[in-house]
Amino acid sequence: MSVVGGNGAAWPAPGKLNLMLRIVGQRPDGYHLLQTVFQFIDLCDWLSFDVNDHGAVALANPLPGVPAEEDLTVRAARLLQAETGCGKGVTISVDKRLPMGGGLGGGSSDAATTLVALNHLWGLGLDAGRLQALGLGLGADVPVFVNGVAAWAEGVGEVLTPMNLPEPWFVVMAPDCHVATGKVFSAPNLTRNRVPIKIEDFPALWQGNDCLEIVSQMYPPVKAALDELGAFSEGAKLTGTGACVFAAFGSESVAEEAARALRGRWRLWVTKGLNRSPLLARLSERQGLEV
Ligand SMILES: C[C@@](CO)(OP(=O)(O)O)[C@H](O)COP(=O)(O)OP(=O)(O)OC[C@H]1O[C@@H](n2ccc(N)nc2=O)[C@H](O)[C@@H]1O
Ligand SMILES: Nc1ncnc2c1ncn2[C@@H]1O[C@H](COP(=O)(O)OP(=O)(O)O)[C@@H](O)[C@H]1O
Repeated sequence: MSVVGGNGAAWPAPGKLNLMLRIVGQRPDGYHLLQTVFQFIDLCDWLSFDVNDHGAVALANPLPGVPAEEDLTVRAARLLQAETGCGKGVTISVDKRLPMGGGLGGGSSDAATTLVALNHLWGLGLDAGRLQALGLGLGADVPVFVNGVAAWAEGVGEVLTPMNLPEPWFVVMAPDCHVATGKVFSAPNLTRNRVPIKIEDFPALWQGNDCLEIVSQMYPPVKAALDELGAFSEGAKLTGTGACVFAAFGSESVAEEAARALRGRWRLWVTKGLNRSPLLARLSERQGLEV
């Protein structure tokens, strides 16, 4: 069975940028405690959901190198079934636009969009807080994508305070390498004991990323991307643990100008910063259509 909002009605899963990232400690289980600022970008994966009544969860087009059982969308759908006893199933298709393992959070965002969309399409009625708590079990970045609002984040990224940030145009570049998040967080010389700062200290007091030095040393293409983009903007930054780097520009045309000079040698996008995830608008639109 296909429901309204099934085939042909895609749901966005936007990327995110970490506008700063500070490591302020470690939990007993080894996970690092962060302070970070998340903003969404208008570069999105697009997900479609074809609901069925027999409970099977499947992928229409599995991602290369990711076994279906490990795909975060499949895991999110199964988690919802296990939590609620829902007997419905779904075939999920993902139009993948976000580079994988690039620090743009595509996997987490796909998981969040799956939680939000299936909660609606399966008629589960879970509230946003419950969905965020479920999402945290899939990845530290999932809650902010479920919440859908640019945020100051603490803990491992799950304690969220909404932020109203400028929404500049960004050039985002994906160096040709895959950064392993676990490898960065286990580097012996990573700074992991910064004094916590306050939300109002961003951006004046600190807008760095504590992973940048290690990642630049370990991955020369990231260093090269930072240097090249840095020539067009004062502050080229690393998002999360990378590999993507980004810089903010005052207008689309100035961002495009920088992009033109870099395109050809680098995989890159010109994309707008967003304080509100397009997922929220999609959900409201669906809810409006079905009342
Ligand atoms: C650093 C951030 C910032 O947004 O983003 P990305 O660069 O991955 O997008 C995230 O917190 C990434 O969180 P998450 O998505 O859960 O990371 P994973 O890839 O699952 O982490 C791989 C491994 O890194 C270590 N890890 C991860 C997050 C964290 N706060 N402390 C850690 O020590 C853990 O050993 C974990 O098993
Ligand atoms: N739907 C998915 N999209 C992307 N990656 C996924 C997905 N499901 C599982 N993964 C796994 O998660 C890893 C991290 O993905 P991604 O979120 O794109 O990177 P990052 O956390 O660096 O932003 C991928 O390398 C892949 O193995």
